[in-house]
Amino acid sequence: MSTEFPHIPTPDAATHRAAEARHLELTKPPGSLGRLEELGVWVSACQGQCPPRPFARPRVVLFAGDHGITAQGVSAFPAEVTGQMVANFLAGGAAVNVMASVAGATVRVVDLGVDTDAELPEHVTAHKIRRSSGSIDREDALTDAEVDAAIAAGRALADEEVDGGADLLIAGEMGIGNTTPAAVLIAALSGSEPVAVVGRGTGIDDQTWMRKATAVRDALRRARRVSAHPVALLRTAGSADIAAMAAFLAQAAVRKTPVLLDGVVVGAAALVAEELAPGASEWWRAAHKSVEPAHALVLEQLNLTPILDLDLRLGEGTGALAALPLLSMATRVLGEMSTFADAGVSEGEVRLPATVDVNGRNGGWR
Ligand SMILES: O=C(O)c1ccc[n+]([C@@H]2O[C@H](COP(=O)([O-])O)[C@@H](O)[C@H]2O)c1
Ligand SMILES: Cc1cc2nc[nH]c2cc1C
Repeated sequence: MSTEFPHIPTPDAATHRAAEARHLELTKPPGSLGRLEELGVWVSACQGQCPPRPFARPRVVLFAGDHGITAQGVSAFPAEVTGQMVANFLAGGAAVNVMASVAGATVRVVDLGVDTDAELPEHVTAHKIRRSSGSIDREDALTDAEVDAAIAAGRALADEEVDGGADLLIAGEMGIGNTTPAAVLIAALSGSEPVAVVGRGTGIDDQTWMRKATAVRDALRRARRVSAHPVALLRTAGSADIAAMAAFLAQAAVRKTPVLLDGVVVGAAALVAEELAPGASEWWRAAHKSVEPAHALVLEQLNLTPILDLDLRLGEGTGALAALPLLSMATRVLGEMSTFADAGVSEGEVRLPATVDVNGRNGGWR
């Protein structure tokens, strides 16, 4: 499979209009469910169906991989935690497992680049590219062949999930050190300086932060040369897991499947995905705003308003899972509420011109 993505269609405009019109018929003052209304309208437009169907198979794909930059001392945790957490995901003991269960989603764990000797099941390693990645402050993360294979893996994963019935996709990730390549990718694509993108990750102290800032500075010097070329950027400053995630997010759009985005690492992959497949972001909503400073740059650049702001910084898809019940509610409200006519409720006299935003917002949001 090539690294070229086809033209990305937009969610269906006629269905979008029908869903907005339906909201006006439902037994509530127009606009009174605030941003939940737009979320339901978006799901409807993605499905090309009004009223929208409730999600039948929300799915988390957890992209796991290690990062050579951890050798420079950029994380609060040792790299072996990535493989240990993969075992925890498979045993059902991680936050993502509990939160997915509460939200009605299922979880698939995929090892793209975990640096472990542990024997993992074939269904976990089937898309494995390599162990860890190059230390991006001094060498490329991946070879040309590896980045192409990682992109093919991400596309195949999205195809497999959509073909398997997934109607809402979430990319989660696990990888000690991965907030460093995420910061570099975001800085390269937003034209930001290292200090604006280097955060505390897993909870690093000031000395570790200084080492991380140096690593980001050096990696960014290498990354800026290729920032106009998304595949080369992933090869230079990404990793197998981030490259696969970017392709997964782009392919979800190709397959007209809505996506809830998680935190800063998924955000970095999303920024690259929008370069790989312009317009893909129309198929995504930002579930939350991570405490990592670079995440705000992602949301601004993609023009996405986060649903939640809960000071999360875990990853694993947990922020997306926290927002999933709200997205499900937004979908079912639009599908299942009674209309004024059906319920025999009198309509009011709210006749606002389309340009007036009764909720006091300035312009549209998504
Ligand atoms: O999703 C986020 O915004 C987020 C913010 C900080 C840390 N993380 C998670 O923490 C790990 C990376 O942190 P670090 O400090 O090792 O680079 C990785 O497994 C991520 O899933 C995730
Ligand atoms: C324990 C642990 C769990 C995680 N899940 C995602 N990133 C993580 C980082 C650590 C350190």
